[in-house]
Amino acid sequence: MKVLKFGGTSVGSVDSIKTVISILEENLSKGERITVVFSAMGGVTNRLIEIGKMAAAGNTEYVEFLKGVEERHFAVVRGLIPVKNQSSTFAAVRGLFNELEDILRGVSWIRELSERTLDLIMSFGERLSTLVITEILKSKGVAAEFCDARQVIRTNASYGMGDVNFEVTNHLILEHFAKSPALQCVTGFIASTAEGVTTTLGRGGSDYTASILGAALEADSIEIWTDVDGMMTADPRKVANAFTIPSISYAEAMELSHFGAKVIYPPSLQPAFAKNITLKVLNTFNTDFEGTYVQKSANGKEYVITGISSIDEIALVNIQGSGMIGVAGISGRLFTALSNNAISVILISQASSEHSICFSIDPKNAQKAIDVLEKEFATEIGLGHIDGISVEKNLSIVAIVGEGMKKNTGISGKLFSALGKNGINVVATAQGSSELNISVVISKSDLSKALNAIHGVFFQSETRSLNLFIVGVGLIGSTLIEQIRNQTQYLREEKLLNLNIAGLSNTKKMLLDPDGIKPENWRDRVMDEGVKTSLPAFVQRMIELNLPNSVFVDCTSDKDIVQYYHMLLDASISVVTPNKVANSGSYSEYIALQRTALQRGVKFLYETNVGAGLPIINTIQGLMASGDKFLKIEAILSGTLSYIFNNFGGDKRFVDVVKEAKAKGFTEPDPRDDLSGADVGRKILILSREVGVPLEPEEVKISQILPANCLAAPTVDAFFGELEISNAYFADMQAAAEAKGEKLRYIATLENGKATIELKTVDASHPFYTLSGSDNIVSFTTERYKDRPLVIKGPGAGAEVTASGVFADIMSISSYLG
Ligand SMILES: NC(=O)C1=CN([C@@H]2O[C@H](COP(=O)(O)OP(=O)(O)OC[C@H]3O[C@@H](n4cnc5c(N)ncnc54)[C@H](O)[C@@H]3O)[C@@H](O)[C@H]2O)C=CC1
Ligand SMILES: N[C@@H](CC=O)C(=O)O
Ligand code: NA
Repeated sequence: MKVLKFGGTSVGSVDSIKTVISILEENLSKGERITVVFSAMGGVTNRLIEIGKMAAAGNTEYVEFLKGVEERHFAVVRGLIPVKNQSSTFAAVRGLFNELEDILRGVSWIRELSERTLDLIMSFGERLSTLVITEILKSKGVAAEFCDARQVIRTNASYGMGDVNFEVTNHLILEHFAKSPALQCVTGFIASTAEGVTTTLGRGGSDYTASILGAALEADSIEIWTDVDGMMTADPRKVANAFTIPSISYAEAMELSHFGAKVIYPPSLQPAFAKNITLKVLNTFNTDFEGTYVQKSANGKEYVITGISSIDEIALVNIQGSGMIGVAGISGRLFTALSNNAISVILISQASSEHSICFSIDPKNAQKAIDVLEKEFATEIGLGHIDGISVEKNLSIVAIVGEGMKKNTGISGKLFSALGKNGINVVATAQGSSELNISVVISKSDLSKALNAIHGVFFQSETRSLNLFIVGVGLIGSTLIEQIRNQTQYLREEKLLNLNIAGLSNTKKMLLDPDGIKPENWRDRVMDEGVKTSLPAFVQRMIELNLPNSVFVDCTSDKDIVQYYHMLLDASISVVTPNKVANSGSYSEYIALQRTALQRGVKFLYETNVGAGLPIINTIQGLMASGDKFLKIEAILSGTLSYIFNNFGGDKRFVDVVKEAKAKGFTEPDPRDDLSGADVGRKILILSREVGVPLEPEEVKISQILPANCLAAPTVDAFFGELEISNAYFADMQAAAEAKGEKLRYIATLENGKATIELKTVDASHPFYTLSGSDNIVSFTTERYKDRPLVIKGPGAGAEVTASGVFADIMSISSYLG
């Protein structure tokens, strides 16, 4: 024997009722013994309440609203009952509306709507839907019978939420079912008192009806048919990756009942739980889907937690004072006072110092709670034993729930680290010794971010997301997006990682979209949907969006962007950049960024500042962290100059090789930065700082390779013009080196705390002699690498290698965020 309950959306339209009928027919064809409970058509209950209130206010427009409700039922009759059988059903429906119209007329005359009358008005919703569906079944030859639950479910006279008298109810149900062999179509939500006055069952109403029936009839299972795929791991409106929980225990279902998306209201299922009846939550609109099984104990658990629950809006009340320490009875009085005033407490936390107790409540009770407690503890407050009572609002609760947490270590660690790494402050926390639930109170503005971050770390086998905000889509930026595009499938399948480009900006337009900008069509989207670029607005919007695992990727050479790094790191957003500007400004600026990132527990990564994708900065950081000491750095750090000196000569003029380097994407946006030595100067400065030498920019000694006329060129075009006319100058330089059998190399050195950059010639015995293309080479002499230096060599400029270095930094953040 099985009880099926169909919710409002399941019986909300002609099409959905058709599906309901086919679900019932399938059960009957299998010879299942079933009982069915129906809710009112979706939206009807709320409409009836509204109509009742309008009538009580003397607003006669309710008549029109009522017509609308009637028409919805008529449409179902017309759509699903053969014409020859329609008239009797129309008459029955009309009969109910006549009755309802009389009641509403009465309400409108006396201008009063009591809870008792409202229950009666609401009861029409279920009576109408159930009546119509019963008639549809009958017209299809099913032996169906309308069962008005008011005949079998008894409550007291607590209108709006009747208290069920189970002894009488169970007896009435058994009696009724014993004498009625036909398929019973039962009205959900409604009941009556012993005197026959209509009542309703309150929250979870029709589920409660199904549960009461199932328990009384000792059903094998109860199926709750709704419009979602069962109970989800988190509120799917807030967590896009939430998925259906296949199996959940009664206790877990209870803990998850605070869900924003209220699929079922477990307290109302208590009668079924008490009889160990299996509950299935199924989707009328996706009948093939397995849904969620709710049982005494869940089986086949894949994850340590079962789900994440949240309450959007709570207030936290704090009461503290030295007079509370070691004094028995304070909490007793506190909670008694609250309970006497019907203030329900959601979460309680008290530190073992007993100096304070805090608890959370519905914010609408906040002022009342303060008044009640100030009165209760007036004496203690007067004597200074209690400092006072404070309240904090705009807070939310997030709770992880699951029986798998019992005696399993590391779970709260994982929870708090996910919050910490996303910069989410925990205001209060509570875990009961049942170990079924760990709750944290956080700022409401962090709720969605927290839910997503927590969901990501606990449901590992689902894909996690990193939200990227990329500013500057020139050569490196656009190559990075192309690389992301090519790796999307691999990362998703092999690394369970989704790189979501949530923001893009070029100098003209910017677009932020938390749902993601696809690497396939970003150009069109930024062009079509983008708004005028404003870096402050971009950063502000990013902080407001507050997405978990956010990363800002600066692919510009913007000189003023560093101020935003501070804001971002401060907001716990990691920064990845090939832009050298921030790290090559003042030393105090450099240190401040490092500190902020460290304090906020986020990453500031810039491997591509030196040697593009070559692992130079990471190598230094590894050696420094493990205690090595740097004695000397010797390096070729300009891909552009390397390329020029490797290719210039013979027929090729200097200016043409510079143009080639620019075309190949080796140069800075402004190639004068490369040829003037400024770029190498920034790089050796950054390396100095990384090895613990706190140099300022002006302390780097740069010797020029350019003649004065080139250096003075006011624009890039003029610069190329000057290079043309200076060809002899460079040709002579090159010829002199060649005559000695040597090569020109622009070498940066850091030794004894001094950084210098010089153009040198090296012979074939020198390790820097054999370079080609845009090769960089770095030689580290350290205490550990003293006799033979550690050498890193390879292409040190270019779109692909630089973008892949930026990509690698992004990936290292993804593994850090876990
Ligand atoms: N090209 C290379 O081999 C390497 C480049 N880098 C660095 O990578 C960065 C980017 O270089 P490329 O892509 O080659 O230069 P690029 O000039 O091709 O791209 C930079 C882009 O950023 C845009 N931009 C500048 N300021 C902006 C702002 N405030 N908002 C939005 N967009 C802005 C520019 O319009 C341009 O499209 C530079 O900082 C460079 O030093 C680092 C290592 C190697
Ligand atoms: N313009 C730079 C690019 C890398 O930082 C270079 O030529 O090395
Ligand atoms: Na590098």
